[in-house]
Amino acid sequence: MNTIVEKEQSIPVYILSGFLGSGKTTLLVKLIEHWKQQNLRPAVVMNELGEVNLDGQIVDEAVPMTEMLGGCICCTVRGDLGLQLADLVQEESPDVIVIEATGAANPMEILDAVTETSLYMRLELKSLITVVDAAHLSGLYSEQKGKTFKLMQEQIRCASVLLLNKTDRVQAQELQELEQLLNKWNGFAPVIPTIRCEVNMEHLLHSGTDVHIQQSAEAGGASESEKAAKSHVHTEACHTHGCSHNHDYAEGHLHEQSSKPHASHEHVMVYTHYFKQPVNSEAFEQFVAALPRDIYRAKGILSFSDTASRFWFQYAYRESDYMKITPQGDVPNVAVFIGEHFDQTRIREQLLELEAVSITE
Ligand SMILES: Nc1nc2c(ncn2[C@@H]2O[C@H](COP(=O)(O)OP(=O)(O)OP(=O)(O)O)[C@@H](O)[C@H]2O)c(=O)[nH]1
Repeated sequence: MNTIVEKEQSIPVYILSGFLGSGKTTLLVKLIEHWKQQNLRPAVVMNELGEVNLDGQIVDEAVPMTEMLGGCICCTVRGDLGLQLADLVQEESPDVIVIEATGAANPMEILDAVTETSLYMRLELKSLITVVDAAHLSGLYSEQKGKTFKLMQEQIRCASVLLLNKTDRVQAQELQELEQLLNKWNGFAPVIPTIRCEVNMEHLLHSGTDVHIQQSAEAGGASESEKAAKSHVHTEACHTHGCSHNHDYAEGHLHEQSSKPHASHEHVMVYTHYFKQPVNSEAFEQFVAALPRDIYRAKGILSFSDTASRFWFQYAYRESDYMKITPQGDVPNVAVFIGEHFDQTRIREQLLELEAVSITE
């Protein structure tokens, strides 16, 4: 009897947003552990700009995962999200669903897609968690310009809860200023400072109820003040990216939909390199350390010519990280580079050169 009641309840959905490399996958792995400890069955929708789902490699193999690759969920693959959610629910009957957006996504679009789907499926959007890279935001804020800065600001404004992550990379005074800045940009979302997304998960999952208000409003249960609060959050968010859509959450209607891509991240480009040869680890590290500033994110799985193990490599806002990995399944040696209008040919040539050198080693 209990089981039937549970199945009829809505499945909670969490959206993870945040700029490229801010710590979304780090948080996702921790959330999954948390739910598993509670004997809950999570499912994941993962969206990657590149052609390969590298992040999927570090998520527990047993967790059902839908991959949406080669485009950003909020534009090119947006229409698919509803279908993916429907499939996941039907095939896996999860207790909870997490959607990890690409770091270039505008979360408002994902929020739209989820709420649309929840009109005909038992899904309940619980919160939109935006993970912020403290050091990166601090750097961009001091420059006060650029499309990346604007996109990061949009992601912050849309959040119902904010994880101010990578606080190990900023000074105490800077951290305080960043907290104030987040409060200024989004007065509704609680701000939780973290290192490696280390947070009390129950606290996080119950923080930020603005998105939830929208659901109550649809059910007709929200007070006028709650409706006003929700529409305020939404209106502000839309203004920041010049959104031409007219969504009215307080009334529970989506008046207009458009598949028009947003200008906010059209500037983001991706280069995926498939290695034909293993490269020298030190030469590769030097190459990564010298990556141009306009590449802000890179990740990959590599075999080096001088190491026995394979490595999971990451680069985010000038910090790189190498971790031994035994990939699940047949994974090629591949690296993905994401940035703004960078010279893809140059990156390709440099990597081919590294491959050529390692042959003659
Ligand atoms: N110094 C520092 N590094 C961190 C912290 N949290 C995560 N990282 C590192 O930052 C890098 C990016 O973390 P991810 O969790 O993969 O970031 P992401 O937001 O999922 O990245 P995309 O999916 O590419 O958008 C990894 O090398 C992490 O180990 C932190 O608090 N401090």
